Formats: sequence, structure tokens, C-alpha cells
Amino acid sequence: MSDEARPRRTAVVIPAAGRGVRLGPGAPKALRALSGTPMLVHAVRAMAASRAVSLVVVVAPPDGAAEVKNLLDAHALPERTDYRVVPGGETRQESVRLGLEALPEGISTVLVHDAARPLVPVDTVDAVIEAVRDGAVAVVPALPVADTVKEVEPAEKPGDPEQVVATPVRARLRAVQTPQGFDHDTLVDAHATVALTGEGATDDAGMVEMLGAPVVVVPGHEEAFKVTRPLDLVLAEAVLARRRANDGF
Ligand SMILES: Nc1ccn([C@@H]2O[C@H](COP(=O)(O)OP(=O)(O)OP(=O)(O)O)[C@@H](O)[C@H]2O)c(=O)n1
Ligand SMILES: C[C@](O)(CO)[C@H](O)COP(=O)(O)O
Repeated sequence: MSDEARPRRTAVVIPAAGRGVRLGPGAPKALRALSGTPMLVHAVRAMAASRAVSLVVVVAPPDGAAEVKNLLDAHALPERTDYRVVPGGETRQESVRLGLEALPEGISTVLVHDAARPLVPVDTVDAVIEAVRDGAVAVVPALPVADTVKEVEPAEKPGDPEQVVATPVRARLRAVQTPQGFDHDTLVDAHATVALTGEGATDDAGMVEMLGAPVVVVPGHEEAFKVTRPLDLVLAEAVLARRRANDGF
């Protein structure tokens, strides 16, 4: 079969192994409920809403893979989407790498999506996939930054004030979200290279940047925000209430 005739299979890795320390005490963040449904189930449904996605790999808390598998089995997910669950690691980067290792042969496009961004609309997911299929090796959805951002010199000792060292030009800054989309081999290569150097990045595109490969930006969405602190739960419930109200008309 020629490369052009080969089916272009798209899989999603969902890192969901974090504790959610910034959210405060309770169950691991991905398992906390939003409108009665675990955040992770919202995130899996958001990915499976794209008709291009054929496989979702969920990376569960290291000792929670069986619980997460039972949870997903108990919730309705589109039949066309296969899913598997693997145990995660100590860091997000390690969890994503373990998810990549669980992918079968034949995947050409991989998305990486935080379980902590449960409400991303399907149009954003599809825009990322389309940009990869159009030839980009790495794609991030992003929004302009609303606040002025300062770079600071960390305090020398606790209690000392931080000093501002620079004010980057805001018009050039973007806050990046997930899902981030990649050519499969490029992302696997980036993770392997970064693991060898011992360096890290706070997102997957950052690792591709370390390879020197180009990263393309597509418009993000305000509903793709990350549930990080307690107030984000209030916002997530409000977004879901607005969606229910809109569905009612
Ligand atoms: N060891 C880890 C740490 C994080 N994540 C996942 O990476 C995503 C983004 O991370 P973040 O929002 O920082 O989640 P937590 O690490 O859980 O949050 P915190 O830093 O507040 O503990 C989340 O879906 C989280 O579950 C992961 O799979 N494995
Ligand atoms: C990947 C990410 O969501 C992009 O904004 C972000 O970098 C994750 O950071 P976190 O501190 O692990 O939540």
C-alpha cells in the first residue's frame, strides 16, 4: 500500500496520573466529579467526540489503573473509539512517555490531552488534528495572554521579595492549551531525546522545540482551560450549566 493510501490513524494519550495538589485535598484530580461525572470521563468524551480519533490511551495514577478501567467501562463512550488504560509515572512527562509506549503500530497522528482540561470543544480538537494532517509535525492550540507577564529573579531566601528582570512583549505571548497534536514519530523521538538529556519541559511541544522542529499555533478556546485551583471547578460547573441550558433550547 502506498503511503497516501495508508489509513491515517489518530490516537490520543490522556495523562491523568496527577494528584491535583493545587486543587486541595481529595481524590486524584482526574477522578473528581464535575456535575456528577468524573473529570476524566468528560475529557475522554471530549476527545472521542472527534470522528478522527480511533484510540484513547488513558494514563492512570500508578496504583489506580484497574479503578480507572472500571470507571471508563461504567460510562457510555462512543463505540467507534477504542480505549486502554496504563499506569502513569512520577511526572507528567513520564506519564506521557508511558502512554506513548502503549500505542499500537500504525498510528500516524498523536494528540496529548490533559485530563485536567475536560471541557475542550470538539472544533478545537479537530483543528489540531487537521493541522497535523496538513503536514505540521507539532501543533498547539493557544490564546493571547490577558495579563502583562513579568520575568522575575527568584528570591534568594524565603521571605525576600522577587525582583522583576524583564517584561516580555505581551502581543508576542500565547498561553498554550491541550490537545497538542504531533506526527507520531516526531513526538516519540522528542520524548526519547529529552529523557536521555535529563532535561524537561512543561508541555510536549516544548520537547519537540528542543529537537529544533517547528511548532505551529492554532486558535485555542476559552473552554479548554485547565482545572488547576479550586476556583476553576466553579468555572467548569458554570460552563456545564451553560451547555445544559443551551441544549434545552
Ligand atoms: N505524574 C503526573 C502528573 C500529572 N499528570 C497529568 O498531567 C495533566 C496536567 O497536570 P496538572 O494539571 O499539573 O495536574 P496535577 O499534577 O495533578 O496538578 P498539581 O500540580 O496541582 O498536583 C493532568 O491531567 C495530570 O493528571 C500525569 O499524568 N502524571
Ligand atoms: C501541558 C499544559 O497544559 C500546557 O499549558 C501545561 O504546561 C501543564 O502544566 P502543569 O503544571 O503540568 O499543569
